[in-house]
Amino acid sequence: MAQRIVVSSDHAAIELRQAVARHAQGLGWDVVDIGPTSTESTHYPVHGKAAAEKVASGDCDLGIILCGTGQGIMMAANKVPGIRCGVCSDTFSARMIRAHNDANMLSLGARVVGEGLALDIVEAFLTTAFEGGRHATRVEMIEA
Ligand SMILES: O=C(CO)[C@H](O)[C@H](O)COP(=O)(O)O
Repeated sequence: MAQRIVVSSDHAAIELRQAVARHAQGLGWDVVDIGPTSTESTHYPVHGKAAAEKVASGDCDLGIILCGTGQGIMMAANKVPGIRCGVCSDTFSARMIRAHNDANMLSLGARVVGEGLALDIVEAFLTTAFEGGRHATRVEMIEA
């Protein structure tokens, strides 16, 4: 069965979110896009929390969230227990937040990265596994 990913954003990242959703689908993921669909101004904490709850509940395996910088929506998502979300503007960090931090959410800034780089970041995030070992001890410390 394909793994499920939730995507969400605020108004600043609607188009990039849709491109991210298509890219994840192309990589074989079931994508749950919880919007919003309108470019009307909205509040990123609402969308970060909603996506994070889908991951924390186990309904989705991973999540990708976006706002203008990726920072505010990441802060909101990380308030939900069990969520480890990092903002990435490069592919190395996207690989490392999976390999070393077992991040279950990625945040992107639509006003920071262009679509080509954003999709490479998404691919790095979705195709890298957690390495465990010494990193598992540290992730357990975060959770504690
Ligand atoms: O990046 C963000 C939060 O970190 C938001 O997308 C940004 O603050 C929205 O700004 P505006 O209301 O001016 O479009």
